[in-house]
Amino acid sequence: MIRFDNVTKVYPGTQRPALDDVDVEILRGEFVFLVGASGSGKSTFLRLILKEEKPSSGRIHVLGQELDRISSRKVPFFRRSLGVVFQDFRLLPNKNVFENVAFTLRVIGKSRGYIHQAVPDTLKLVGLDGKGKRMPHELSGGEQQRVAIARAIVNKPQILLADEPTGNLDPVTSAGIMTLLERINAGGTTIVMATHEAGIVDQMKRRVIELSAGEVVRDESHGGYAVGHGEGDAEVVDAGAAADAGGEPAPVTAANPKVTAAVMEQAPPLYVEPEAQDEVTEAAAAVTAAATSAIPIQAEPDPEPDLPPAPIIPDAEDLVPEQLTLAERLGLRAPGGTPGDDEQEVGPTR
Ligand SMILES: Nc1ncnc2c1ncn2[C@@H]1O[C@H](COP(=O)(O)OP(=O)(O)OP(=O)(O)O)[C@@H](O)[C@H]1O
Repeated sequence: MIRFDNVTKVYPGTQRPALDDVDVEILRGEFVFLVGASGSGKSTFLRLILKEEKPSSGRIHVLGQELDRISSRKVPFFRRSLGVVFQDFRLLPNKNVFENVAFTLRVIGKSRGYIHQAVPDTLKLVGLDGKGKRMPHELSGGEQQRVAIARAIVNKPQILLADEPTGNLDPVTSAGIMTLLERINAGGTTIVMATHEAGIVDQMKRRVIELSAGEVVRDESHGGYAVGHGEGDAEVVDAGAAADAGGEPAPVTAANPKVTAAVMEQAPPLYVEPEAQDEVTEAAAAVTAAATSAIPIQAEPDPEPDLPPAPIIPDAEDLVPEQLTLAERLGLRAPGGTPGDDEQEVGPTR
């Protein structure tokens, strides 16, 4: 699903690699925590998967495609299979909750009918049923992050990338957000999440990939935030890696261990299961489907015309991420727009 083959990334103007010879494979359906000290390369790892950055050497495969072979023109299509959630939510401040979530679908030209079905369904899943008309500034931080998650998953991506999604949230809300991410993962979405939250990682015991100075120093299937906090013995991939990179391998420590095990255990789920279908309803639906299958259905013209195709900019790959608009970072438009194209990116409004 995601494979890094000997990937090294050295940013222009720097000496030390942000990622150094990383060899990792992430399988479909996995929930992976990326941990490591600040500057160890976690965000770079995520940016490479998104094709926001190019590796200096090595190869990256995502969803069966080698990223180097995807042209700039096709990057937006590729990114439609990926959802992204950021620490600072990045909602559009002048649009209500419904429109923030619909944004993804409108940019890729989905019909009004589709949007009016998919957005409420997704808002319901993230526990925001009935809050579609609220503006971002009328929501708590946790609610804003749930809108951002709804926006990331409304297009049913196969992979969800989350860069410190609980970084701006209080402990209880952070734990609740994790219940939502677990639920999304249980639905089959592969999740890769960079975090400094020791409590979350220790409690969930999912796969942990630890980076130190750009190298993978630990890859544990049911790991904790630090060595020895998971189930069983940690597979320490390369304990001397950081030392080779120029310093002693400092064991990763929690920068802000705010989410305790008790908070994780007591966290109310921040999602709502779709209503279960009973057998009678399903049987009735099958009868209706069989009865109507012979009736030719006239395709209705889409009430909303398709949006114009994304602009194609030949050297857009060379743009740095900071210059990308929100739609571009979410992979909805080809790079090359101006920052005002989709209103501005914003951080938390509270
Ligand atoms: N655009 C850039 N240009 C130059 N150097 C960069 C750039 N982005 C990141 N770096 C450097 O690459 C290294 C890895 O950074 P990265 O942001 O991937 O770390 P991180 O583990 O995500 O850190 P944090 O936990 O603080 O978010 C750091 O030394 C950082 O200074």
